Amino acid sequence: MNVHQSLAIGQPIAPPEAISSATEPDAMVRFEGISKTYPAYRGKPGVNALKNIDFAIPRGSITGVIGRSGAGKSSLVRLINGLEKPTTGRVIVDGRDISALAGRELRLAQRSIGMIFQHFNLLSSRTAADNIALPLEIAGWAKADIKARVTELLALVGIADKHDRYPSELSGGQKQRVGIARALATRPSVLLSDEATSALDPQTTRAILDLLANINRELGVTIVLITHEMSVVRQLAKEVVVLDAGHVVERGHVADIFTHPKHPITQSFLAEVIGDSLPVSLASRIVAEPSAGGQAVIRVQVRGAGAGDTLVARLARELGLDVALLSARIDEIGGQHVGALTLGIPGSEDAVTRTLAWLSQHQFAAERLGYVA
Ligand SMILES: Nc1ncnc2c1ncn2[C@@H]1O[C@H](COP(=O)(O)OP(=O)(O)OP(=O)(O)O)[C@@H](O)[C@H]1O
Repeated sequence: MNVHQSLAIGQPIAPPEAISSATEPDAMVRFEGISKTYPAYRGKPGVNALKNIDFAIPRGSITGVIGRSGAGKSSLVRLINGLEKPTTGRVIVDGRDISALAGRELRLAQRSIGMIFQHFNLLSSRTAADNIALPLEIAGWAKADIKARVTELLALVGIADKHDRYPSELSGGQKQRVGIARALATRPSVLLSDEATSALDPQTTRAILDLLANINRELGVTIVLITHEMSVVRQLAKEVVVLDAGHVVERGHVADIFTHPKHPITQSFLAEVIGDSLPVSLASRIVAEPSAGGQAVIRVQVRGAGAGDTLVARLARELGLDVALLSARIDEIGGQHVGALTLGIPGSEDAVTRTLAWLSQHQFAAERLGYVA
C-alpha cells in the first residue's frame, strides 16, 4: 500500500460536491432512468440487475464503478457499449442514445467505445501486432494505415519490441498492454475497463494503472473502471460510483467518498484498503471505559495540505489541554492527501466533549475511539 506518513497534512473537511448530475451537458455517458431486468430463464427467476440509475460520467474523467460480485457493474458497462439494452431508460454516450441503436449503426458507434478485460481476450493465434490490427481490419482500414497505426499503438503502450510475439510469449502485464492498444486502435472517446488489473500482481497493476492515467491525460479518453477493489479506484479514479444490489448507493469525488463514506458497503470497501489506521500496539490497548490518569483516544480525519500540521498545537493552545499525537496515516487519494490523525487527550468527559466540539466547529470529522491507560 502506498502510504505517505507525513505531518504536513490536513485541511478542514469541506462538504462533498456531487459529481455531474444526469443532465449536465458535458457528460460523456449519461444514464437516464435506467433499469435492467434479465428475464426468467429455464426455471431460474428473473433478476433486477439495475434499478433507478441516473447519473452522468463527465467527459475526460476517470470514473471508478465499484461493487461486490453481482452488484450490477458488468451490466452497467454492457449498457454503455450497447451489448445490452436497458429495460427502461436511455444511455447517452457522447450525445447519442446508444440504447436506441442496432445493426450497422450500433457497430459504428461501438468503434468509439474501447474495452479491456480481466483475461485480456487476445486471439492466441495472432501476434501482438495482429491482435491490435483486428479492429482496424474490421473497420476496413487500408493495410498501410493499419501497419502505421499498430506501430504507433505498440509504442504508446510501451511494447514496441513485442510486435511479433504471440500472447503465450507475453507476461500478463504485456498482454494487457496489447489489450489496451487494441481497445484504443479506432481512437475511441471512451475506454471501458472491466476488472482489467484483477489478474495482475500489485506491481504490474500499478504499471497498467499508470499507463491508463497517461492515456487519459494525453489522449483525453474518458475511462470507466469497473472493479471490486477500492485500491484500484484510489490509485486511478477521480470519481467513484458505488453500486450495491443494482442501486447506486453513493457517488462523488474519490477524496470526498474516502473521507465521508456514508453507506455501509462503501465503509467496508474502505476498511479493506485503508484498514484500521491505528498501529496494532495502540489498537490493542484501547478500552471502552476511562481509567484514572488515562487518555481518551480521538481520531480526526484530515484532507489536503496545510491545516493538519498545526492541529495538535492549536487544540492544545486553544483548549489548554495536553494533546499527544498517537498516530498519523496519510494516503494520496484522487490527487489529495487524505488520512487520519489519532490524538490522545486527557480522559475526562469534559476534555472529550470540549475537544469534539472544537473539532466539529472547525469542520474536522472526529470520533472517540475509546481510552488508553
Ligand atoms: N445475462 C444474464 N442473464 C441473467 N442474469 C444475469 C445476466 N447477467 C447478469 N445477471 C445477473 O444480474 C446481476 C448483476 O450481474 P453483473 O454481472 O452485472 O454484476 P457484477 O457486479 O458485474 O458482478 P461480478 O463482479 O461478479 O461480475 C447478478 O445477479 C447476475 O447473476
